[in-house]
Amino acid sequence: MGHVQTLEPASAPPLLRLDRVNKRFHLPDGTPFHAVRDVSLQVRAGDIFGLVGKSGAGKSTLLRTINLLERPDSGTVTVAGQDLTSLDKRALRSARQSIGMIFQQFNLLQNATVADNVAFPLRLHGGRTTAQIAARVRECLSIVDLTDKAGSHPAQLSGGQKQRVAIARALAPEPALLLCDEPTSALDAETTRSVLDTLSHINKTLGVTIVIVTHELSVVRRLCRHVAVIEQGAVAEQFAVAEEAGVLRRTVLGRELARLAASPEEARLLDRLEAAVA
Ligand SMILES: Nc1ncnc2c1ncn2[C@@H]1O[C@H](COP(=O)(O)OP(=O)(O)OP(=O)(O)O)[C@@H](O)[C@H]1O
Repeated sequence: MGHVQTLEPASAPPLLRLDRVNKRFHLPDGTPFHAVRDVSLQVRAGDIFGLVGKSGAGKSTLLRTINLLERPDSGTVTVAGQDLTSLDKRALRSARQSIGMIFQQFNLLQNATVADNVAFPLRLHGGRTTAQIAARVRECLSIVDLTDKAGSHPAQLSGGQKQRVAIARALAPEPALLLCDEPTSALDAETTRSVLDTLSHINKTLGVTIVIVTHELSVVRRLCRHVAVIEQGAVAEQFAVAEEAGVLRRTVLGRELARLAASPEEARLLDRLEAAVA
């Protein structure tokens, strides 16, 4: 058995399921633009699932349909067995607590402390006492290793620290699913590694399922277990990547070396992914 597998049907129901999702925009001149085309995907609980593709392929739009930041024109989005597209506003607000999101530009509140940034979603949704909120904030800052920065403001932090605050904020309501939109694109290589290690840590220790949009092959190599290639708004191909010895990790040794060592199917996967993000 090689390291590249086709996606086998899941035995348990998937945590996330997209069925024939479509999204069109209207360009300024009124022309319709089909940004997400008939996308069906399943992501299992505990997975780290990458959406890769070229700029403008529709990755971010697709990611944003998952929490209905972009409401699909048609199709369904099911998270933990609940069809989000069928919910009214109030029920959707509540369902969204189980879906966290982080962004390329962090989107922190500049005038609030790190602790207040992390507390923000908890205060917004209500239902917790001040003491419970403070305890959860401490817990989340400890998970991302920023306990000592609780009283700092975002401007006093490095890019990697800002993204880890954003991760703590996304984790605060205890989501089952974390959506990541190019979370390391604004970071240098070393900081990227620390943010990816944090994401890997919360996946392993808390079981949080991750869907991550990226155009960086290094992110796929380091983090993802499944990958979908998005082209012109549609899923062109999906891959499963085997564990530690997987083909993507092996390419860290260098592309040519990996290609020589690779089986034909591994080489094909490398070609596809490199072409997809180039
Ligand atoms: N609100 C909008 N109105 C009109 N067109 C939009 C809107 N949002 C996105 N688009 C278009 O949809 C297409 C897909 O955009 P999207 O941001 O999803 O792509 P992407 O693959 O994430 O690209 P990138 O990596 O550059 O962010 C682009 O052509 C974009 O211009």
